[in-house]
Amino acid sequence: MTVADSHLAAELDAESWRSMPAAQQPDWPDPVGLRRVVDELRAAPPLVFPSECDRLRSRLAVVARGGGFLLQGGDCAETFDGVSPAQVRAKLRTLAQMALVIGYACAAPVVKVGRIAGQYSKPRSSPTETRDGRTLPSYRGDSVNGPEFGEQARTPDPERLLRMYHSSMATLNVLRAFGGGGRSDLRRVHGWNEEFVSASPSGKHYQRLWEEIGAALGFMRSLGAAPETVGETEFFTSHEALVLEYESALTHGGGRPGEAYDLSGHMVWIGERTRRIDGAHVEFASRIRNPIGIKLSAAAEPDEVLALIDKLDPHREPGRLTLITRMGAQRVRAELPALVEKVTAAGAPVVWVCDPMHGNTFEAANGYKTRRFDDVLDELRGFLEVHRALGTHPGGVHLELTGDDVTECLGGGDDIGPDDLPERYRTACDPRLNRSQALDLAFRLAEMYRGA
Ligand SMILES: O=C[C@H](O)[C@H](O)COP(=O)(O)O
Ligand SMILES: C=C(OP(=O)(O)O)C(=O)O
Ligand SMILES: [Mn+2]
Repeated sequence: MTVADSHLAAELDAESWRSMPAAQQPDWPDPVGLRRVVDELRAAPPLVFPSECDRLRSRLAVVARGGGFLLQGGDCAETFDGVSPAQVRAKLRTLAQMALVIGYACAAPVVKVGRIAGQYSKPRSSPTETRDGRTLPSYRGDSVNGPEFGEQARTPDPERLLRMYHSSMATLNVLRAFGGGGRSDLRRVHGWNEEFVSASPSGKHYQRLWEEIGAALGFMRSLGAAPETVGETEFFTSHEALVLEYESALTHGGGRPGEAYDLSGHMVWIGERTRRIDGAHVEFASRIRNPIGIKLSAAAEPDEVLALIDKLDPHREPGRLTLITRMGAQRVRAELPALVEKVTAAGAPVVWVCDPMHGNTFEAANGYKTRRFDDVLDELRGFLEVHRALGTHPGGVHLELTGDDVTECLGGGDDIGPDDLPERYRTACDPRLNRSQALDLAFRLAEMYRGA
């Protein structure tokens, strides 16, 4: 077989999901239009490259072995309107600032992965939404339909998949530029943290830690041994692999013979609502070489998770699988231990990550979907306690956050209350930590790591 033949064979193999039930897919009313778009995407250049996915897998392997930390974060749902250089840079800046603080506290490399450049599709609790007696399809993310409550906006439009591709490409361009050429070197990032420490009400509490980090950076520089202080910052991309027509159109043979990669992003994850062992999403993920995440709620049975591990990581390869638990502050201490014990006993070298957002969502009395900053912190604390007690590595956090000053989550340094939510509630789906809440969380996490 030639190399081209073997790549084609891998691509065909990655189509096996088509014979399985696929949850949460849009009802495309125009199958011919969809076909045309998929063909166009299939012929388009990849957004990322197999070697980059492999590099992320090797970085995550270090985390799986206990020698690093994964910081994964970004919007719940990216929007086409949100693809401005300023907004993208604000997110990356926030991630870089958080990574510096967390990395200092863990004394280990922080792998930075955005929910970015592809996070445009949303699974929903209900396929329809009813307002004033009128029922329409739910908003499923900008990749599928529009958020406005109208017949036309809510009709799935395959042309949107092309916009998703182009928006992801534009975002990646900003990301690659931001990561290179010293734009995010650590001295600069440390300077941005000073703004938070001196200006935010909660920041003042972290003055000492901030000074320590500054001293450490000065020391590193004096040794002349710190390429990251002047050079490149490595950012990776990730999103939920939800709309399978899109993901599979961007899946290509690559790497070694017979291997396929989903080149729409470096890492993809399978959501809580689509992780059925015999479902199309798991089947699709089993045929690609990218690092894979799986979201797990408190309802996840350990045996179910073991079956997912067997299917997605039969060779027990460190860095391949990241288990993202999102159990809720109320349940994490009771439900996580059994899961961690069983997975560990099965010899699976997974990265354990805490998503302290999705198990703590509720509707405020004024109708806004929100989360309490204190619940988010409490779930994180519970996650660390459980892993410490079991001697396993709490490998990372997965957050919904933005670099902007939104009012979507309650509490934090500015003590956002329910009445403040309407002020700047901008999310297209779930409530995100704003910039100051995200930095606050990074400093708190650093304190927790250091046992303060
Ligand atoms: O981001 C996660 C889910 O898509 C979201 O929480 C679902 O929201 P819904 O319950 O409003 O459909
Ligand atoms: C849909 C999401 O999460 P989950 O699958 O955990 O509900 C999400 O991360 O936005
Ligand atoms: Mn979400």
